[in-house]
Amino acid sequence: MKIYHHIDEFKAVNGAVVTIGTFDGVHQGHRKIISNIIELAKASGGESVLLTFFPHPRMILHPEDQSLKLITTIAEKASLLEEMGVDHLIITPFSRDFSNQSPQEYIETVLVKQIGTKKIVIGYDHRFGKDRSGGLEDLQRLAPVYGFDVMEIPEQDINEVAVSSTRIRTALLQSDIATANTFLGYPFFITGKVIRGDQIGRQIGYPTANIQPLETYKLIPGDGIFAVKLDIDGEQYKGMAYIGTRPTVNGITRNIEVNIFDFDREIYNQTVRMEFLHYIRGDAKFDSLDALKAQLAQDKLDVLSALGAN
Ligand SMILES: Cc1cc2nc3c(=O)[nH]c(=O)nc-3n(C[C@H](O)[C@H](O)[C@H](O)COP(=O)(O)O)c2cc1C
Ligand SMILES: Nc1ncnc2c1ncn2[C@@H]1O[C@H](COP(=O)(O)OP(=O)(O)O)[C@@H](O)[C@H]1O
Repeated sequence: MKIYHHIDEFKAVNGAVVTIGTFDGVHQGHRKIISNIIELAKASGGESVLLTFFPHPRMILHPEDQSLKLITTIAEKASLLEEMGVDHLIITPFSRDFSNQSPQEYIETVLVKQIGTKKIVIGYDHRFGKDRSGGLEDLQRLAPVYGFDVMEIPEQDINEVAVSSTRIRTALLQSDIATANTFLGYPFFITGKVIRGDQIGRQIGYPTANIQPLETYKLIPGDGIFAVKLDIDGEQYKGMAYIGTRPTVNGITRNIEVNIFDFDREIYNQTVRMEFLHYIRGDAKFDSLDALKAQLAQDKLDVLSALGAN
């Protein structure tokens, strides 16, 4: 998959089959639309093109506002789209120039000249151009003029997609990994860097790698203990993860930590990918580190049994 960080870097391709959207999470609903452009492109000997916008205007206008949280970072989204087999990913910022184009200008310059669109797969309610004044009707009107086809995704399908994005975020915030993973169609994951903690973990026999997500806008699940799988340097490990403020040790910060099974290596500053498979229990305050240690032994058994043989 080729990635372009601005629409201006893209050179029109032959038989472009295009879709446009945010696709946060690249979940089951998104996958239906995206598989459509991939299959249509294959069938017509063309190439699939996905146009997405990043950064979100709110991130540029209000960088201090940390309330916008996304299921996937832009890099995670790119890796999921690549796995699906998308040919071209255009990530373009919501600049003023871009959003000030009239619907006709946008269709002519962006879709036709810059992308070379032959077919566009688009939601019934997709809006574009200055003040969001353009829509499906403009695409349909100009399709014969510029020689492209429009395939509309009906309201019912769009509603399913919108509902599941919101439902995934809500489920994750409630530590409900099972629901989130069902909607996503793959296990939710965090890509993060291992940072130093208070070094208490190894004192109680359970070293925990503290994971710092690579982006501040990444949505972090609600508190609890989770069965996870990790990718460290291309190798797979199982582990038990903790998200919470560590009431037992009077922690202040909210940490993401993981004790990795059958592992004994210093991995500070390394980037790891951690997949969430099951929710095990809620956070708790223990009277002593010994009591916490006893619980950790039980957690390990519960995690191994939840992960089963695989
Ligand atoms: C599987 C797992 C479960 C945990 N459960 C709790 C808990 O219920 N309550 C709590 O206060 N801390 C819990 N912790 C966090 C420990 O308090 C934390 O790992 C310890 O303070 C070590 O911190 P450090 O990495 O900063 O040294 C848990 C950690 C793991 C890995
Ligand atoms: N099995 C393991 N699980 C997690 N981290 C491990 C493991 N073995 C070694 N480590 C290393 O030890 C560190 C965690 O030890 P810990 O005493 O909890 O320190 P810290 O408080 O800095 O996280 C990890 O960041 C990692 O580099």
